[in-house]
Amino acid sequence: MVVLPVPAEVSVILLDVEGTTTPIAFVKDILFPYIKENVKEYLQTHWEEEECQQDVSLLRKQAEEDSHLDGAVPIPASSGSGEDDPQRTIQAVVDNVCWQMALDRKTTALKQLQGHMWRAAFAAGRVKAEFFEDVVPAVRKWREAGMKVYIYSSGSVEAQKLLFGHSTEGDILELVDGHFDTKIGHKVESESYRRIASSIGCSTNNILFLTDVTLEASAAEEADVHVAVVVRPGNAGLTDDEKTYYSLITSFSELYLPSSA
Ligand SMILES: CSCCC(=O)C(=O)COP(=O)(O)O
Ligand SMILES: [Mg+2]
Repeated sequence: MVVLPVPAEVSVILLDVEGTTTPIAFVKDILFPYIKENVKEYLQTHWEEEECQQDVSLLRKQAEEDSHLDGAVPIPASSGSGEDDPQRTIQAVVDNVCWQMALDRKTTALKQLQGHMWRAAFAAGRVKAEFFEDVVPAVRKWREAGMKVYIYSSGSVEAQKLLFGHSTEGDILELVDGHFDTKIGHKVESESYRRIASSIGCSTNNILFLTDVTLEASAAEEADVHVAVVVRPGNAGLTDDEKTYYSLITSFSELYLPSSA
């Protein structure tokens, strides 16, 4: 078996979700279709609620920022007179969400709405999150060895908690010391990793980040974070250069903690 020693200075393991702890297929074939199939009905049912209106405001702000992009879908501003036709705005929000999802955008606005929509599905037991079988045993072992374990995903913190709280392995939220999402910054920007270290109260070189996306690994590395690229069934392929450059693991069990020997 391949073994990747964890540097002695590492005390925090930071985990990506999609493609790292959880199959991409679960996100693409179960979570995302749920949004596309239910977004219109969800907006119609919850339109008058404060949370839904906040989600729409954030999406509208994002749509304004995106207006220069090819194919961008605008969301009309509310006149504030209460005479707007909600069905027209709802359809614009639906079209905007579908456009963003077709591009797999990771905007905070999209991720916030998705998290709120998944809440009902997880709570009703209609969806259970899948984790690769090596994830839970490895995380338990790391924690026993004194490591802290944090999550950093483009999925909102609320969505992350739904996944870890309602998994096929049961409620595994207690295995996580904390969560970060795009509110701390985007995963392809090095500054996000500096902010995460500062929020945890450690140095960036105390962190080992596991992800399937080399652009994220590169940004983390630029901030002096240790990285390993996770190769899982269904993940995007890596170039030969990437395979040579990065430390690769196919299972969390391949990480070797000298302190736990
Ligand atoms: C954790 S919520 C569902 C996944 C999701 O919406 C997403 O964008 C996953 O991105 P990641 O950064 O975990 O690869
Ligand atoms: Mg990922």
